[in-house]
Formats: sequence, structure tokens, C-alpha cells
Amino acid sequence: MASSAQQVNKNDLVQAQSHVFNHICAFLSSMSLKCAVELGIPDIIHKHGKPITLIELAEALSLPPSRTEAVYRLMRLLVNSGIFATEKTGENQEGEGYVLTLSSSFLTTDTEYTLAPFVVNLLNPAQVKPGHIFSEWYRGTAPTAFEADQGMPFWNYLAQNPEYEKRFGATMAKNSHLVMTSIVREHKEVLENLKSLVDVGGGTGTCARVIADAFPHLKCMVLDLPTLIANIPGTDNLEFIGGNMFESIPPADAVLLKNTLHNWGDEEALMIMKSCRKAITTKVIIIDIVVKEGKKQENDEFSKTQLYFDMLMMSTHNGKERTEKEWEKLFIDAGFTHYKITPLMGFSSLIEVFP
Ligand SMILES: C[S@@+](CC[C@H](N)C(=O)[O-])C[C@H]1O[C@@H](n2cnc3c(N)ncnc32)[C@H](O)[C@@H]1O
Repeated sequence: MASSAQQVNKNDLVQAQSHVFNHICAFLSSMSLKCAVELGIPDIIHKHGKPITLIELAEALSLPPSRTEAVYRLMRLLVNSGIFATEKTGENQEGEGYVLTLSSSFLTTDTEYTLAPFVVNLLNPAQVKPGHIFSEWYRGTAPTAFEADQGMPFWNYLAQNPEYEKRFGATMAKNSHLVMTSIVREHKEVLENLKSLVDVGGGTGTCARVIADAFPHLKCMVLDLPTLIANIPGTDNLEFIGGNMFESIPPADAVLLKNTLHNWGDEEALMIMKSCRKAITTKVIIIDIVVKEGKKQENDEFSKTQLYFDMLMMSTHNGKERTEKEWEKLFIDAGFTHYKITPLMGFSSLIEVFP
């Protein structure tokens, strides 16, 4: 490690300076992404069906002509960061147009797994503002930066803002579809032989619906807050139950907890797992992150996502992403005897926990 700036190669020094500048400006990356999604740019490029030139894009956006240069600069940044790409276009390939990349295929609004609602929801002021008081929160005693800023816990805020609650539910639903469909295809043995399953904190039922469709003999239930699931119709093998998981969990062969425990600190997570232990006969199925142990983390996309989500859980919910050791302690303390972790594609894992 360098003892002073003078001893370091000048090239490394300016690289390091740029590294810091890029961290400082990372909010512009988030906000430019949000801007592109709100303007509908991914949908416009997708519908165009071939590389779209700047002029065509500006026309499709119906913005004042004076904004065309600003669109160019927005797209330049987002091409640089790999969200969009450019390709040659025109009869003689004389022009250049924008195309979607695999990343921006997650930003069109017409797929079951779109992240467009996630972009807009997570980057709304109520979620971003607490970031301004992180350091104040570290010095104080408020449970979360969100609560310090908004004066109430996140779930109360949702209950008081029905429009936002609806958008949050829709955001989670879209985000869950991809992982759940891949689980029923590639890990169906996890769900076979079960006769009943309750998805605790199951949101608007995306996961349970995918399971209920794939396993018609399986009786599925979704337990979530009454306001979130009010008026969602069930089916022959899917029932919505409005309730509070801290008060009671309906009995079933298995409980599914997808991205639910990470919303809670160890004390609450233990209460939930103890109630699950009483409710189930076979197992608890958890879909959540298992963070790598140790202080040094790999600098890959998946590790980064895990660590960003951990900060999000800490600042919004007083929750956490857990290492295997932390999961194990939670299971043993709640009275379970063993568990099996199956890493899923991406940054999540599937954990089966047995009594
Ligand atoms: C992060 S979301 C996960 C939703 C869903 N499992 C998924 O992965 O798409 C957490 C869910 O827990 C629900 N929740 C929060 N507190 C709850 C409580 N006390 N009882 C039941 N559900 C609760 C929220 O309404 C929300 O739908």
C-alpha cells in the first residue's frame, strides 16, 4: 500500500482520482437510468425493431427540438455504461443507431421480469432521501435512516401511501417472476411431494401463482398485509390471506419466505422462523441472498448487488443480507436441525431448512 501520493506511479494516482470521482458521480448513473426509463427510451428502441438514430429517437420522444443534444449526451453516458449499445444503420451502413443490450432488455415494460418499475420505485425521493442522512443515522439511535427521515418505519409509510404501496407490490412481483419460473423448471424437486405451501410475505402472489400453476395438486396460500392483498382474487389452488406473520402463520407442509427475512433484523427474523417451525411439517424454503464471508469481497456484479442490497436493507428496514454462518445461527436458534443451500443463477440462493 502507498505511504504517500508522491511515491505512487502518476498513472495509478490519476486512475485512483477518477475512481473516486466516479463514486461521487454514481448518483448520476442511477438518475440517468431513471430518466431513460421514465422517458420510455427502452420501449421506443424495442418497438423500433432496428437501430434507432438520434433524430428518430428524439422525434419518437416528442421533446422540444432544443433537447436533442441533451438526449445525445444522456445516451452517450448510457452507452458508455453498457445499458444501450450502438450499431451501424442505413442502406449503406452510413449511420449509427441505438440498440438494446441484454441489460436494457430488463428495462422494457412488456416483459414479466421487467425491472423498469424497480428503477422508478427505488429511485423515488422517499427512498433516496435517507441516503443523505446515513452519517447522522450512524451517530444516532433511530432504527433506520428511512425512519429517521420519514418519521415512520417503511411498512407504515407504505400503508399510508396506497399508491406507493401498489407500485412497491408490482415492483416486487415483476422482480420475482424470473427467479420463480427458473426454480419451478430447474429445481422442481424442492416443491415435489408437498401438499400445501404458504408463501409468507408473499406480496401480490407472483411466486405462489407460478408454483400453483406448475403444481396444480398443491394447495398454495399467500400471507401478506391485508392492505397489500385486498381484492386480489384466488384460484382453485391459490388463496390470499390478509394477516400479520408476527401474529400467526397458517399451518402447511412448507413455508416459502422469498426476500422476506432480509427485511428484518435478527430478533424479528428469529420470531418469524420460530413461527414457521410451529406451522410446518416438512420444511421452510428460503430464497434470499447468502453473502460471502470475510471483509474482502470479490469485485464482480453479483457481489456488488449483494452488498448494495445489504445497505438498502439496513437503511430502509433495519434488515440485513446474511452470511451462511448468520443463516445457520438463525436456523439453529429457531429449533431447526439442518439446512441445504443451493446457489441460484445470479446473486440469490435457495435454502431448504428442516425441523
Ligand atoms: C420484499 S417483499 C417480498 C415479496 C415477495 N415475497 C417477493 O419476493 O416478491 C416483503 C413482503 O413482506 C410483507 N410484509 C411486511 N410485513 C409483514 C407482516 N407483518 N406480515 C405479513 N407480511 C408482511 C410486505 O407487504 C411485502 O409484500
